Order: sequence, then structure tokens, then C-alpha cells
Amino acid sequence: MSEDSWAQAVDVQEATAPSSQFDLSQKLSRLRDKCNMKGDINGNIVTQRPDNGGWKAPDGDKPDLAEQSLLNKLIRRSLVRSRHQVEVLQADPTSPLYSVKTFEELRLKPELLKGVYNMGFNRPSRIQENALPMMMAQPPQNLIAQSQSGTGKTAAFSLAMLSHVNPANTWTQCLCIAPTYELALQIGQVIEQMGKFCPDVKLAYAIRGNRMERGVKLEEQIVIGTPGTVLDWCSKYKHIDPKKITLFVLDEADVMIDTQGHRDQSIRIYRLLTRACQMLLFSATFEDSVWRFAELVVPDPNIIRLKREEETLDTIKQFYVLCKEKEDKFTALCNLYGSLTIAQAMIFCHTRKMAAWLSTHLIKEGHQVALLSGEMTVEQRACVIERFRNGKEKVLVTTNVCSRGIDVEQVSLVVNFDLPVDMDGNADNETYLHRIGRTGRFGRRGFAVTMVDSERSMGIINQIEMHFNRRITKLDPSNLEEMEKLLS
Ligand SMILES: Nc1ncnc2c1ncn2[C@@H]1O[C@H](COP(=O)(O)OP(=O)(O)OP(=O)(O)O)[C@@H](O)[C@H]1O
Repeated sequence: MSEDSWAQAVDVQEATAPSSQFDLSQKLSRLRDKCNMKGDINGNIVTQRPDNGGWKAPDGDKPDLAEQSLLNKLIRRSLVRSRHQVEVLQADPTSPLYSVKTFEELRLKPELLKGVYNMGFNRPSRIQENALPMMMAQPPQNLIAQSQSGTGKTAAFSLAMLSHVNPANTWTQCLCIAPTYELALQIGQVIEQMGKFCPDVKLAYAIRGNRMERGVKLEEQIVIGTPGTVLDWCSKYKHIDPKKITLFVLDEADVMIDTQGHRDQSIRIYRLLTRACQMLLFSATFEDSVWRFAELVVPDPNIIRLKREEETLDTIKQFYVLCKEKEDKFTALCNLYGSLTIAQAMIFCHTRKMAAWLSTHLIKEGHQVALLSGEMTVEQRACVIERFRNGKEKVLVTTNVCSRGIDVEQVSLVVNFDLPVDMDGNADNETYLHRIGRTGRFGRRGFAVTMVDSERSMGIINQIEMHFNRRITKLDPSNLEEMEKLLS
């Protein structure tokens, strides 16, 4: 795709923003309202994304990164705690390394500290312990920080921005860019909540649809937006003087570089800023491409990384069942269900069509089933997950959209109705791990059962066995006695 068409895609996406000026609460409540919408929670409503700019999930339902990220944010309730140590690489290794165990140590303005406590934060998260003192150090230091979604990055840089601004100065001092309109709103919500007791600090959204006359300068000290509009506001419309920006935050760098237009716009914004401007970059993952991009926009960085908690297979008993075709798989599934005390189950299918077929048949059998698949909007998916988490449905049938990042503690059974395979039809070990990792969480016992319907699938199961060096035991669901023994 040419740079122009990427940029156009960004324009289309941003063009969905309504034209009212900075009306955050309205937009957020719209997002939430969609969540509470009435309708067929089993996913029978097939809604096209209203604002997709031509986006269409492939039948295998690999969601795009920005959607996944938004989904994670919508369904998250609390901090993801990691036992892993934080790795810190300082730009100047001779300078002392500070970390804080309390928010008081940061010497925040009292009204800001009040905002932090008001959000229910008692102490800094793992990544915040090191990141916060670095972000607030004098002279300012640049930072690249990577840690898994939900570990407190957004809260960290929101606090840094709020503490950075001088409310007496009525011009934009902090600029934050995020890959999509919805993600920008989510960040804004955190800043608004945290800055609740700082009435003089104002926030503006540089998103398409928020319009002012050319040349009118913004008085808001903090601006959050998407790269295209931020670039326009800095260069074309002159609403922001980039030379006066003293703190620049680039969030979700891994998602940002997924779209070439965004990557290029981010670099163009960076070039408008001064050398003295403090640069902060955040990412949930850190592949080489993210790293190369980070090095372009963050000179002389300190680097903080928090390793992801490894998924463990220790508490998961793995089985496979030999079947002939989908009806046979369905019978095996029903037998399995009948002989296990299952709190909740997640069933993975390869295509939306199969997921729809299976959920219809399970409902006919009297099961309470939720269906999650790629043609649903992010908000609809968040609702389905929320209902499942609250136990309203006991079975969740899904394609790959929800194999990652979703924690439902009560899931005791994961079924691979279809095997996870890659584009070439080989075992997709990573997806297998993520899928079955949905059970056996927090040390609880869980079962993972894979349906094998051909010699080829048997070969794939063998590959998976070898890859993880874990036995996958054959199960005969028509032999109830044996099954009860194995599953006990
Ligand atoms: N110090 C803290 N104490 C308690 N809760 C916190 C703390 N910091 C953040 N949280 C909460 O943890 C959740 C995740 O935080 P946050 O959104 O900042 O993580 P993140 O790393 O930015 O995630 P993502 O990559 O998805 O944006 C939020 O609900 C947030 O309110």
C-alpha cells in the first residue's frame, strides 16, 4: 500500500469523530452505551463496523492490533501484576537509579496525589516504581518502556504529564499520540480522572472532527490525539506550537508502527519538536521493528522492560479425542461435557462459520452459549466477554479473536474443536499455548481437549506434543468410566 493510501485510511478512521469540540464524556458514554445495547448476545447480530475504513477481519479472525488493544482496555478491571523483575538500562549508567515504593516519594502536587488515591491506586505498580522517577527527573530524561498490557503504563505517563504541566501557562506543553481515536479517548479518560482535582489543567483531543479556525492557538496544556490530526494541528493549522512542547508521549508504539502512515506521521511530528523536548515511548511488545522505530524517535533513552509472565502448562491436563467429522466432534463434546463438572468452558473453532454452527447446535442441546467472532464490533466483543466472565453463559465459542489476553478465572475446560494451524497448515504452537492457557489459571486445575479428525491432525498433535515436551493423552468419550478416571 502506498503512503498516500495509508494516510487516507487514517483519515477515514479519524473522520468518524463527531464534530463537537472536546466532548469526551459524550463519546465515552456512546462507547459504553454500545456495550449495554440490547440484542442477541450470542453474536447473531452481524454488524459491520461502522467506522472500519474498509477493514474486514479474515475468516480466521485475527483482529488488528489496535482493536485487540482497545478490547483489552475495555475488559480490564485491574492491574496485571507480574512477578518478573524490571530490567532497567540507563542512558548514563553512572547516574544513580531511583525507584519509588510510594506515590508520596514523588513529591507530587497535593491535588494530583489526591487524584491518584481517588483512583484507588495505593502504591506504584512494578513498572511505575522505576518509570515514574525517571519520567519526573530533572533534567528531563527520555524513556522507552515496554511491558505487557495492563501493567500500568498509561497511568504512569498520565501522571507524568499532569505533573509536568505548568497550569499558569495557557499553551500546549504535553503532547501524546495514540494509534486510534478510541485509544486516544481511553487515555484522555485516565488523565481526566487523575487530574480531577487539578481544575487549572486542561486537556484537548486532536482527533478528526474537532475543528478550529486556522491559526487559533490551543490553551489546553495537554493534547492527546492521533498522528494525522496532531501533525495537522502542529504544522498546517498552527493550533499547537511544537517548539513549546516539552513532553512528548508516544503510546502503543507496536500498534503505531503496524500502520505505515502512522509511523511516518509520528516521525514527522517528532521532527517538529525541539531537542530539549522530553520523549517517552511505550509499547506492550518489543520486536526489532518496534525497537528500530523507538530509536528513531527517542534519542539517548533510558530503557525499562518488564518481562511477561510465562504461561505454564503445569496445571493443565491435555487430552485429544479421535473423531470423524464435525457431527462426531459435536457428540464427543457433549459426552465430555456430560461427564465433567465444568465451571466454564471455552471452545475454539477455526472459522466463524464453524463457530456459528457449533454454537447453534450447543444451544439446541440446552447449553447457555456465547459466541465471539471477528465480525462483531470491539464493544460487542467486550460485552460478550464481560457476560461470560460474570457467568451469564457457561460456554464461550470463539475463533482466534479471544485466544489472547482474556482472563476468566473459572474456565476449567478449553476445547480445540479445530486444531490451531498456521497459514501453511502446520501446528501453530503459540496459538495452542495461548488457547489452552485460558484454563488452569492461578494454579487451578484445568483440562484442554483437542479434537483430532484426520491423520494430518494427528500429526499436528504429535508436533505440539514434541514442541512442549508434554504428553497429550488419548481420551475415549464413549468410555465414561475411563474418562472419569482420567479426568479426576
Ligand atoms: N498503581 C496502580 N495501582 C492500582 N491500579 C493501577 C495502578 N496503575 C494502574 N492501575 C490500573 O491497572 C489497569 C491497567 O493500567 P494501565 O491501563 O495504565 O496499563 P497499561 O500498561 O497502559 O495497559 P495497556 O497497554 O493495555 O494500555 C487500569 O485499570 C488502571 O487503572
